[in-house]
Amino acid sequence: MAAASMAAFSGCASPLYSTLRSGLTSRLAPFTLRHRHRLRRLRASAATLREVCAGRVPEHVLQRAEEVGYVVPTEVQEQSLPVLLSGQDCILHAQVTGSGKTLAYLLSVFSAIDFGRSSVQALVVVPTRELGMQVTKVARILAAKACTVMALLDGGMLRRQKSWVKAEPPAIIVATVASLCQMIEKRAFSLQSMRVLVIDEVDFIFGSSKQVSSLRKILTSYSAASSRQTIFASASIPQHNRFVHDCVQHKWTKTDVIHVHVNPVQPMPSHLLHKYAICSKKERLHVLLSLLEKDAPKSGIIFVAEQSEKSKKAGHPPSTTVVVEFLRTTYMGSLEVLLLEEDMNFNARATSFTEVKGKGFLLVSTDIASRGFDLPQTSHIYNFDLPKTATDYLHRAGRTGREPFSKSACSVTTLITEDEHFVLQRFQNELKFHCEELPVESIFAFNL
Ligand SMILES: Nc1ncnc2c1ncn2[C@@H]1O[C@H](COP(=O)(O)OP(=O)(O)OP(=O)(O)O)[C@@H](O)[C@H]1O
Repeated sequence: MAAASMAAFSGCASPLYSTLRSGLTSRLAPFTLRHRHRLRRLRASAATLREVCAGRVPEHVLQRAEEVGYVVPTEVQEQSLPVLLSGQDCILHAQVTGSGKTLAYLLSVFSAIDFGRSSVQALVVVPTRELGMQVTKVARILAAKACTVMALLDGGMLRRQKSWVKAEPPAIIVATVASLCQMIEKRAFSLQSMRVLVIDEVDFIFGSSKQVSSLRKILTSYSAASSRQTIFASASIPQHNRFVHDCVQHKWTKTDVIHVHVNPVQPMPSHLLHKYAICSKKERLHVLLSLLEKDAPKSGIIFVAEQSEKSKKAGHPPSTTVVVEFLRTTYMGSLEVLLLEEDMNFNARATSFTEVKGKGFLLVSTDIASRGFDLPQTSHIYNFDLPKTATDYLHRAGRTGREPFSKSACSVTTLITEDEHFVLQRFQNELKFHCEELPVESIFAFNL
């Protein structure tokens, strides 16, 4: 298999980069230490985003990118863009969240599409409506009306969109899996002219029993890997070597797919402070309230476990509702308490998401907000319930510290019972971060 891992690839306006761009990517596989040293030196000279994309991404897109503040590439962009812009299939695996994967794959999309053509040329598949809204917004900003970007998202007005997409096919579609398949099956449009297929949060979609079979169809039945560039993106791809193998085996990608693996050693953003407090389940709401008063976050997200089927059957309210109601009656700060969970209807979800964007908030949410949500004003994360896995911890924690070039401290605080301590310890070992204990007395003492 010719799939190559490129953990240490970087450097752009260089002869090596030109080689890449001219399509001779088979040279990438035998990456030597000498190359790495050379590339590290090149990186020190810090090419701008414009330099990295020169000749590949249209000038008007680069200009828009600069206008919105995308001038210097993040590490992920620096490492992945040479591969992406060469048209190579790519597994964009940036172990740190908030590292700028969206811009990296969108620039690749803009480099591949023909702006004068009226057909669907790029498709970005996302797991949730909210992430879809975000990606669409960034794509529209960069496109600046030079091409159409359509969002086909769960809860959208699919019937009306079906007529639009038929009358005037957009160049770029951002879609959730179910809505997309519905439209394709109704023959609203075809993917014959598709040049780029991006699957964002790929591990999440493959892990979702509701989405996985449709995703397989998108990858192999509705279009062929040989006729498109395929890009998979995520901060977490468990068993990534196996995944690279599967991509080739199942023809999701071409055989020379490149695995760009950034920050394999340090998955957690380095400027996050991790803390935990041990308390009983009964004390948890009061500890949370005291923490909010002590921390005075700019904005915060409080992650709560999804309600179990057993609890639903027993007629109990979901924990999200309990936390929201408690905070709405006791929290005296200036932030607005908002709720976001999967079971809410799409209008209510849209309202919460839009409100969150505008002002200071305390968003109480299930893991639905843990993937891809980009709310840079989030200074604090609270795990009211311990996440189920280390990967879930990584994605929840990654909702803060999302300004790539800012090192301002952001914090993640997890509330656990005595019995859960070893689980948190396991997450720390797996993700290689340190979590400091915050004695509950010190939290309560602050409010005396
Ligand atoms: N080159 C850049 N310069 C400045 N800001 C950037 C740049 N690239 C991305 N950003 C900003 O960084 C933030 C995080 O980017 P993005 O949402 O793409 O991260 P991500 O890698 O997809 O994260 P996650 O894995 O958590 O979904 C966004 O607010 C984005 O606007």
